[in-house]
Amino acid sequence: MDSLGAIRSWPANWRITTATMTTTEGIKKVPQVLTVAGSDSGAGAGIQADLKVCAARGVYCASVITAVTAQNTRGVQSVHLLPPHFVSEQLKSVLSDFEFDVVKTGMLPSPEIVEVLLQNLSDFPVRALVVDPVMVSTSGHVLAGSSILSIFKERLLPIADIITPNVKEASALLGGVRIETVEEMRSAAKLLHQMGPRFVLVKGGDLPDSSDSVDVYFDGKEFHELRSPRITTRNTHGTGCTLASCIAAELAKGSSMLSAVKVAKRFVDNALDYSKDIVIGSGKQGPFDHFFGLKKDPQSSRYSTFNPDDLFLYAVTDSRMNKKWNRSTVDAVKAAIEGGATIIQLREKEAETREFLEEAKACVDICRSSGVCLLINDRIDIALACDADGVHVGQSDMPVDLVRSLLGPDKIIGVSCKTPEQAHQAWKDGADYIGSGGVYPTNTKSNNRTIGLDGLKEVCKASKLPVVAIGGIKISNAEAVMRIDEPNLKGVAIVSALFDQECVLTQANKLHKTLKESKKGI
Ligand SMILES: Cc1ncc(COP(=O)(O)OP(=O)(O)O)c(N)n1
Ligand SMILES: Cc1ncsc1CCOP(=O)(O)O
Ligand SMILES: [Mg+2]
Repeated sequence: MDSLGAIRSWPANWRITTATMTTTEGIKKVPQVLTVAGSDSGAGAGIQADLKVCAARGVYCASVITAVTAQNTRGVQSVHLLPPHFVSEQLKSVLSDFEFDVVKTGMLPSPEIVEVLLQNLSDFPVRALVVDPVMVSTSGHVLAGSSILSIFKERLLPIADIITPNVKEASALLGGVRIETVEEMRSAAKLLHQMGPRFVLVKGGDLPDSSDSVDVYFDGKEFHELRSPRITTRNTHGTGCTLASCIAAELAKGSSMLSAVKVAKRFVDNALDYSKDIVIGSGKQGPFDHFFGLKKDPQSSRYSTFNPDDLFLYAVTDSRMNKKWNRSTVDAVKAAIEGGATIIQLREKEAETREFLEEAKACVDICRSSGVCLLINDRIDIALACDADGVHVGQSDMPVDLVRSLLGPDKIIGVSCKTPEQAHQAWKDGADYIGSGGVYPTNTKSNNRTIGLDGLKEVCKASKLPVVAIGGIKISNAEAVMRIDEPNLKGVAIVSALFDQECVLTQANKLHKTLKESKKGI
C-alpha cells in the first residue's frame, strides 16, 4: 500500500460486466472517472475531450478545472491558471460526494496545484490514477513549465498507476534525452518506470518519420509495442488527452491495464480514421469526432475496437476434446493464452445454455485480465449475457446485419466464408473479420467442404476484411498457410492442434513460435 492507500490496491480482475452494475439493493453503480485538467475553449482537448470520451465509452465523468485556456485550431492564445485553493475546493466538492473509480490528470500547470491534488488524493483515495503528463500543447505552447518536473517526478509519478507521456514529455521528464526511435522509447519507458508508476505508456505519435504509429507499453517486466497504421489528417488535436481518458474509462469498467490501453489505442485510431476529412476551424490542427461509434451510417459500424493482428493465433475451444484430456474449458483457455493465443473463441455446440453461460462468464474474466478478446461461437444471447467481446457466426446462423444491430458497433463479429461472394456480403453487413476454411480436411467439423490453400487465397483476394484461416491447421502446415502471401491473412484458427492434445500450453507455444517464424520471411 502506498501513502494513498487504495490506489495501489487495484484488484487485478475487478470488473463490472456492463456499463452499470446492479448492486444487491437494486441500485445501479455507474463506473465513474474524475478528470483534473485544463479547459480547452476549442473543445478538442482538455476536460472537454475527457468528458466526451467517457460519455462515448459509457462512463460518468466529473471534472476539476486547473486552468482555462483561450485556444482554437490555430493554437493557444492565452492561459489563465485557477488559484490552487479554488482547485482544492473543486476537488473536495466532488471527491467527498462521488465514488470515483479512477482519477485522470491532464494539465497541472503549477507545483501548487499538484500539491493540492496530492493532498486531496490522500484524503480521498481512489482505485487508480492515470497521469497524462501534459507539458507542451501540440501547437508548441508550454502548458506546464520546468518547475513542474521535480514535483511530478518526486511526488506524482510514484503514485500513478500509469503515465502516458508522448516522446517530448518523456524526454523532458528524463532531462532532455533523445527519443527518436522505438528502441529509445523502450529505454525511456524503463527509466520512467523506475520513477514509480506501475505501468508506462510512451506514445510515439509524433516520432519523426515513422510509417506506423507506435506506442511502447511497459509493465516493469515486459514491453508491448502497440502499432497501427499512421493516419494522415490535420485532426489530431486532443489525441493524448483522449487516449489517457479512454484508459481511465476502461479501467473504471474493470478492464486490466493492458486491455484498457489496447482499447484506448484502437478508440483513438478509429476516431482519427472516421474524422480524417472533417473540417472544423481554419487552423492547422483540428479536433476529431469522439462520437463516431454512435453514428448511424453502416460505415461507422466498421470502426469497432477490433485489432486484426489479434487474429494471429486464434484458439477455438472444444469441450469434447477438453473433457477427453480431463481439463476444464477455463484451464484450457488459461493455458492457450499463456502459450501465446491472441484471441479466444468458445465453440460449444452441445453445451446446455446455463452451463455455457457460466463457462463464458469465467472465461471473460480470464481474457479481460489478460487483454485478450473472447468471442462466442453462434450464441448471440450468451455473448450479450456475459459481455463477451463479440461472436463468430456461420452462413446458417443469425444474419450478420441483425447480429450487428443487436451487439452494436463496438463488438467484434466474425463470419465463416468459403467464397468471395460470402466475403463481400460479410463486409456489407458490418462484420469485422472472416474465418475461411476448412483449408485442410478436418474431423472437428462434420460435413465441411475443404477449400484448400487456393480457396483461401481466393477469399483473401476478394475480402475487404481481415481473414483468419481455419480447418486442419497444425504445426506442420501452419507456415504453408501463412505463406500464401495475402496481406489480409492475419493468422490461423485452431481447434484440435491445441485442445486435442495432452498439453495446451506446449502446443500453443510451438504454434506461436512457428507462426512468428513464418511471418519473418514474409
Ligand atoms: C474463426 C472461425 N472460423 C470458422 C468457424 C466455423 O464456425 P462453426 O460455427 O463451427 O461453423 P459455421 O457456423 O461457420 O458453419 C469458427 N468457429 N471460427
Ligand atoms: C470450426 C471449423 N470451421 C471450418 S473447419 C473447422 C474445424 C477446425 O478444427 P481443427 O482445427 O481441429 O481442424
Ligand atoms: Mg456457426
